[in-house]
Amino acid sequence: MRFSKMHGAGNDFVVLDLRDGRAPPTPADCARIADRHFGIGCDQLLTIEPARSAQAVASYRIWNADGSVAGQCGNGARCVAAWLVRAGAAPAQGAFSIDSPTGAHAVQRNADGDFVIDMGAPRFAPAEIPLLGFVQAQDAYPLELDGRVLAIGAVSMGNPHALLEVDAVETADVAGLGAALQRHPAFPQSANVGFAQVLAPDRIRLRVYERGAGETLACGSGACAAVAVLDRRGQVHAADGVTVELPGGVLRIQRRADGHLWMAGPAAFVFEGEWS
Ligand SMILES: N[C@H](CCC[C@H](N)C(=O)O)C(=O)O
Repeated sequence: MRFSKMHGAGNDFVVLDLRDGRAPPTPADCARIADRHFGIGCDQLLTIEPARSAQAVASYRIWNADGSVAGQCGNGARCVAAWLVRAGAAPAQGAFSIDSPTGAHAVQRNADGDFVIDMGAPRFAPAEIPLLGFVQAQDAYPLELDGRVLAIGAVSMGNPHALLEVDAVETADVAGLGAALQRHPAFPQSANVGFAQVLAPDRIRLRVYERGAGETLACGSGACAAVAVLDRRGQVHAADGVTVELPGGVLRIQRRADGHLWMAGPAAFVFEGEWS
Protein backbone atom coordinates (compact mmCIF):
# COMPACT_ATOMS: atom_id res chain seq x y z
CA MET A 1 0.00 0.00 0.00
CA ARG A 2 1.38 3.43 -0.97
CA PHE A 3 1.87 6.00 1.77
CA SER A 4 3.11 9.55 2.24
CA LYS A 5 5.38 10.48 5.14
CA MET A 6 4.69 14.03 6.36
CA HIS A 7 5.13 16.24 9.40
CA GLY A 8 3.65 19.39 10.86
CA ALA A 9 6.26 21.19 13.00
CA GLY A 10 7.97 17.87 13.68
CA ASN A 11 4.80 15.94 14.63
CA ASP A 12 5.08 13.19 12.05
CA PHE A 13 2.53 11.15 10.17
CA VAL A 14 2.04 8.29 7.78
CA VAL A 15 -0.77 9.25 5.39
CA LEU A 16 -2.84 6.60 3.58
CA ASP A 17 -5.21 7.39 0.71
CA LEU A 18 -8.37 5.37 1.33
CA ARG A 19 -10.67 7.51 -0.87
CA ASP A 20 -11.39 4.38 -2.94
CA GLY A 21 -13.23 2.95 0.05
CA ARG A 22 -10.55 0.48 1.17
CA ALA A 23 -10.87 -0.57 4.81
CA PRO A 24 -8.63 1.31 7.27
CA PRO A 25 -5.82 -0.57 8.97
CA THR A 26 -6.58 -2.36 12.22
CA PRO A 27 -5.24 -0.84 15.46
CA ALA A 28 -2.56 -3.55 15.43
CA ASP A 29 -1.57 -2.58 11.86
CA CYS A 30 -1.43 1.09 12.92
CA ALA A 31 0.86 0.29 15.81
CA ARG A 32 3.11 -1.78 13.51
CA ILE A 33 3.25 1.00 10.87
CA ALA A 34 4.00 3.58 13.57
CA ASP A 35 6.84 1.54 15.10
CA ARG A 36 10.11 3.39 14.50
CA HIS A 37 12.14 0.15 14.31
CA PHE A 38 9.88 -2.52 12.86
CA GLY A 39 7.66 -0.23 10.80
CA ILE A 40 7.73 3.12 9.00
CA GLY A 41 7.60 5.22 12.18
CA CYS A 42 5.20 8.05 13.03
CA ASP A 43 3.37 9.73 15.91
CA GLN A 44 0.02 9.25 14.20
CA LEU A 45 -1.39 7.50 11.13
CA LEU A 46 -3.86 9.54 9.06
CA THR A 47 -6.29 8.05 6.55
CA ILE A 48 -7.84 10.22 3.84
CA GLU A 49 -11.36 9.10 3.00
CA PRO A 50 -14.45 10.31 1.10
CA ALA A 51 -16.08 13.45 2.52
CA ARG A 52 -18.75 12.97 5.16
CA SER A 53 -20.31 16.44 4.82
CA ALA A 54 -21.65 18.11 1.66
CA GLN A 55 -19.16 20.97 1.69
CA ALA A 56 -15.96 19.01 2.39
CA VAL A 57 -13.50 17.77 -0.26
CA ALA A 58 -12.50 14.76 1.88
CA SER A 59 -12.50 13.42 5.42
CA TYR A 60 -9.72 12.09 7.60
CA ARG A 61 -9.30 9.79 10.56
CA ILE A 62 -6.51 9.60 13.14
CA TRP A 63 -4.79 6.70 14.89
CA ASN A 64 -2.12 7.23 17.52
CA ALA A 65 1.12 5.27 17.49
CA ASP A 66 -0.34 2.84 20.04
CA GLY A 67 -3.27 2.10 17.71
CA SER A 68 -5.81 4.15 19.69
CA VAL A 69 -8.28 6.33 17.76
CA ALA A 70 -8.30 10.14 18.23
CA GLY A 71 -11.01 12.70 17.54
CA GLN A 72 -8.75 15.51 16.39
CA CYS A 73 -5.21 16.21 15.17
CA GLY A 74 -4.33 19.82 14.37
CA ASN A 75 -0.93 19.18 12.77
CA GLY A 76 -2.50 16.27 10.94
CA ALA A 77 -5.28 18.48 9.56
CA ARG A 78 -2.70 20.79 7.95
CA CYS A 79 -0.89 17.78 6.46
CA VAL A 80 -4.18 16.40 5.11
CA ALA A 81 -4.88 19.81 3.54
CA ALA A 82 -1.42 19.90 1.94
CA TRP A 83 -1.81 16.33 0.73
CA LEU A 84 -5.18 17.12 -0.89
CA VAL A 85 -3.77 20.20 -2.66
CA ARG A 86 -0.82 18.21 -4.03
CA ALA A 87 -3.21 15.46 -5.16
CA GLY A 88 -5.24 18.07 -7.05
CA ALA A 89 -8.25 17.37 -4.86
CA ALA A 90 -8.30 20.83 -3.30
CA PRO A 91 -7.53 24.36 -4.55
CA ALA A 92 -3.92 25.49 -3.98
CA GLN A 93 -4.87 28.99 -2.86
CA GLY A 94 -8.60 29.04 -2.22
CA ALA A 95 -10.51 28.02 0.85
CA PHE A 96 -11.95 24.52 1.23
CA SER A 97 -13.26 22.25 3.95
CA ILE A 98 -12.21 18.88 5.38
CA ASP A 99 -14.10 16.60 7.74
CA SER A 100 -12.38 15.43 10.91
CA PRO A 101 -13.95 12.75 13.13
CA THR A 102 -15.42 15.56 15.24
CA GLY A 103 -16.69 17.97 12.58
CA ALA A 104 -16.00 19.99 9.42
CA HIS A 105 -13.02 22.35 9.36
CA ALA A 106 -12.52 25.33 7.03
CA VAL A 107 -9.03 25.51 5.53
CA GLN A 108 -7.33 28.67 4.27
CA ARG A 109 -3.82 29.57 3.14
CA ASN A 110 -1.85 32.55 4.46
CA ALA A 111 0.72 34.68 2.66
CA ASP A 112 3.54 32.49 4.01
CA GLY A 113 1.99 29.44 2.35
CA ASP A 114 1.06 27.99 5.73
CA PHE A 115 -2.29 26.30 6.10
CA VAL A 116 -4.77 27.95 8.48
CA ILE A 117 -7.37 25.64 9.98
CA ASP A 118 -10.57 26.46 11.84
CA MET A 119 -10.14 24.16 14.85
CA GLY A 120 -13.57 25.04 16.22
CA ALA A 121 -14.51 26.45 19.61
CA PRO A 122 -12.85 25.02 22.73
CA ARG A 123 -15.23 23.04 24.91
CA PHE A 124 -14.73 23.75 28.63
CA ALA A 125 -17.69 21.84 30.11
CA PRO A 126 -16.25 18.93 32.15
CA ALA A 127 -18.76 16.56 30.59
CA GLU A 128 -17.44 17.42 27.10
CA ILE A 129 -13.76 17.02 27.91
CA PRO A 130 -14.49 14.50 29.59
CA LEU A 131 -13.38 15.32 33.13
CA LEU A 132 -14.92 13.45 36.07
CA GLY A 133 -15.58 14.88 39.52
CA PHE A 134 -16.55 18.37 38.40
CA VAL A 135 -19.76 19.88 36.96
CA GLN A 136 -18.98 23.53 36.28
CA ALA A 137 -16.20 24.67 33.96
CA GLN A 138 -13.28 26.17 35.90
CA ASP A 139 -10.03 27.93 35.00
CA ALA A 140 -8.19 25.25 36.96
CA TYR A 141 -9.12 21.99 38.67
CA PRO A 142 -7.41 20.83 41.90
CA LEU A 143 -6.24 17.30 41.14
CA GLU A 144 -4.30 15.21 43.63
CA LEU A 145 -1.26 13.54 42.15
CA ASP A 146 1.40 11.65 44.13
CA GLY A 147 0.38 13.38 47.35
CA ARG A 148 0.38 16.88 45.84
CA VAL A 149 -2.61 18.96 44.66
CA LEU A 150 -1.96 20.45 41.22
CA ALA A 151 -3.99 23.17 39.46
CA ILE A 152 -4.81 21.57 36.12
CA GLY A 153 -6.48 23.28 33.19
CA ALA A 154 -8.74 21.09 31.07
CA VAL A 155 -10.48 21.55 27.71
CA SER A 156 -11.58 19.61 24.64
CA MET A 157 -10.66 20.50 21.05
CA GLY A 158 -12.45 17.38 19.88
CA ASN A 159 -9.91 15.47 21.95
CA PRO A 160 -9.15 15.79 25.67
CA HIS A 161 -6.39 18.11 26.94
CA ALA A 162 -4.94 18.85 30.36
CA LEU A 163 -2.67 21.82 30.97
CA LEU A 164 -0.03 22.53 33.57
CA GLU A 165 1.69 25.91 33.80
CA VAL A 166 5.45 25.69 34.42
CA ASP A 167 8.24 28.22 35.00
CA ALA A 168 10.43 26.67 32.29
CA VAL A 169 9.41 24.01 29.79
CA GLU A 170 13.00 22.69 29.66
CA THR A 171 12.87 21.48 33.24
CA ALA A 172 9.27 20.23 33.26
CA ASP A 173 8.78 16.57 34.19
CA VAL A 174 6.89 16.00 30.93
CA ALA A 175 7.10 12.21 30.80
CA GLY A 176 6.58 11.62 34.54
CA LEU A 177 3.74 14.06 35.17
CA GLY A 178 2.32 13.54 31.69
CA ALA A 179 1.94 9.80 32.12
CA ALA A 180 0.64 10.18 35.70
CA LEU A 181 -2.05 12.67 34.65
CA GLN A 182 -3.09 10.43 31.76
CA ARG A 183 -3.73 7.68 34.32
CA HIS A 184 -5.62 9.99 36.70
CA PRO A 185 -9.22 8.83 37.27
CA ALA A 186 -10.48 12.36 36.50
CA PHE A 187 -9.59 11.69 32.84
CA PRO A 188 -11.62 8.59 31.87
CA GLN A 189 -10.45 8.86 28.24
CA SER A 190 -6.90 9.87 29.26
CA ALA A 191 -5.66 13.24 27.96
CA ASN A 192 -3.00 15.04 25.99
CA VAL A 193 -0.99 16.83 28.68
CA GLY A 194 0.45 20.25 27.88
CA PHE A 195 3.20 22.02 29.83
CA ALA A 196 3.00 25.77 29.12
CA GLN A 197 5.35 28.62 29.97
CA VAL A 198 3.78 32.06 29.41
CA LEU A 199 6.37 34.49 28.01
CA ALA A 200 3.96 37.33 27.09
CA PRO A 201 0.24 37.84 26.33
CA ASP A 202 1.07 36.95 22.70
CA ARG A 203 3.74 34.26 23.19
CA ILE A 204 4.04 30.95 25.03
CA ARG A 205 6.34 27.94 25.00
CA LEU A 206 4.74 24.51 25.11
CA ARG A 207 5.65 20.83 25.36
CA VAL A 208 2.97 18.14 25.03
CA TYR A 209 2.89 14.58 26.29
CA GLU A 210 0.35 13.17 23.87
CA ARG A 211 -2.20 10.44 24.48
CA GLY A 212 -1.15 7.34 22.57
CA ALA A 213 2.19 8.72 21.43
CA GLY A 214 4.16 10.19 24.34
CA GLU A 215 5.97 13.51 23.98
CA THR A 216 5.82 14.78 20.41
CA LEU A 217 7.73 17.67 18.87
CA ALA A 218 4.46 19.53 18.37
CA CYS A 219 0.74 19.12 19.02
CA GLY A 220 -1.66 21.34 17.09
CA SER A 221 -4.77 20.64 19.16
CA GLY A 222 -2.54 20.94 22.22
CA ALA A 223 -1.43 24.41 21.12
CA CYS A 224 -5.09 25.39 20.72
CA ALA A 225 -5.92 23.88 24.11
CA ALA A 226 -3.12 25.75 25.87
CA VAL A 227 -4.14 29.07 24.30
CA ALA A 228 -7.80 28.40 25.15
CA VAL A 229 -7.09 27.72 28.83
CA LEU A 230 -4.63 30.59 29.22
CA ASP A 231 -6.96 32.96 27.32
CA ARG A 232 -9.84 32.06 29.66
CA ARG A 233 -7.51 32.86 32.59
CA GLY A 234 -6.67 36.23 30.99
CA GLN A 235 -2.97 35.32 30.72
CA VAL A 236 -2.85 35.54 26.92
CA HIS A 237 -4.94 37.52 24.44
CA ALA A 238 -6.06 34.94 21.91
CA ALA A 239 -8.11 37.48 19.93
CA ASP A 240 -4.85 39.25 19.02
CA GLY A 241 -3.11 35.97 18.15
CA VAL A 242 -0.68 33.92 20.20
CA THR A 243 2.61 32.46 18.99
CA VAL A 244 3.15 28.97 20.38
CA GLU A 245 6.79 27.83 20.41
CA LEU A 246 7.04 24.02 20.48
CA PRO A 247 10.20 21.90 20.29
CA GLY A 248 9.55 21.09 16.61
CA GLY A 249 8.39 24.47 15.37
CA VAL A 250 6.06 27.44 15.79
CA LEU A 251 2.27 27.57 15.48
CA ARG A 252 0.08 30.65 15.61
CA ILE A 253 -3.35 30.48 17.23
CA GLN A 254 -6.00 33.17 16.99
CA ARG A 255 -9.51 33.36 18.42
CA ARG A 256 -11.92 34.87 15.88
CA ALA A 257 -15.19 36.68 16.56
CA ASP A 258 -17.20 33.43 16.49
CA GLY A 259 -15.07 32.04 19.33
CA HIS A 260 -13.37 29.53 17.04
CA LEU A 261 -9.62 29.04 17.30
CA TRP A 262 -7.76 29.22 13.98
CA MET A 263 -4.37 27.54 13.85
CA ALA A 264 -1.66 28.44 11.32
CA GLY A 265 1.45 26.38 10.75
CA PRO A 266 3.60 24.38 8.33
CA ALA A 267 2.94 21.03 6.65
CA ALA A 268 5.84 19.20 5.00
CA PHE A 269 6.22 16.17 2.74
CA VAL A 270 9.21 13.96 3.62
CA PHE A 271 8.93 10.93 1.29
CA GLU A 272 6.54 8.56 -0.48
CA GLY A 273 6.78 4.81 -0.10
CA GLU A 274 5.20 1.40 -0.41
CA TRP A 275 4.08 -0.46 2.72
CA SER A 276 4.37 -4.21 2.13
N1 LIG B 1 -2.70 12.23 20.61
C1 LIG B 1 -3.94 12.92 20.22
C2 LIG B 1 -4.15 12.88 18.69
C3 LIG B 1 -3.07 13.67 17.92
C4 LIG B 1 -3.09 15.13 18.25
C5 LIG B 1 -1.87 15.94 17.82
N2 LIG B 1 -0.85 15.26 17.11
C6 LIG B 1 -2.27 17.25 17.15
O1 LIG B 1 -1.51 17.79 16.31
O2 LIG B 1 -3.35 17.79 17.52
C7 LIG B 1 -5.13 12.27 20.95
O3 LIG B 1 -5.08 11.08 21.25
O4 LIG B 1 -6.12 12.98 21.19
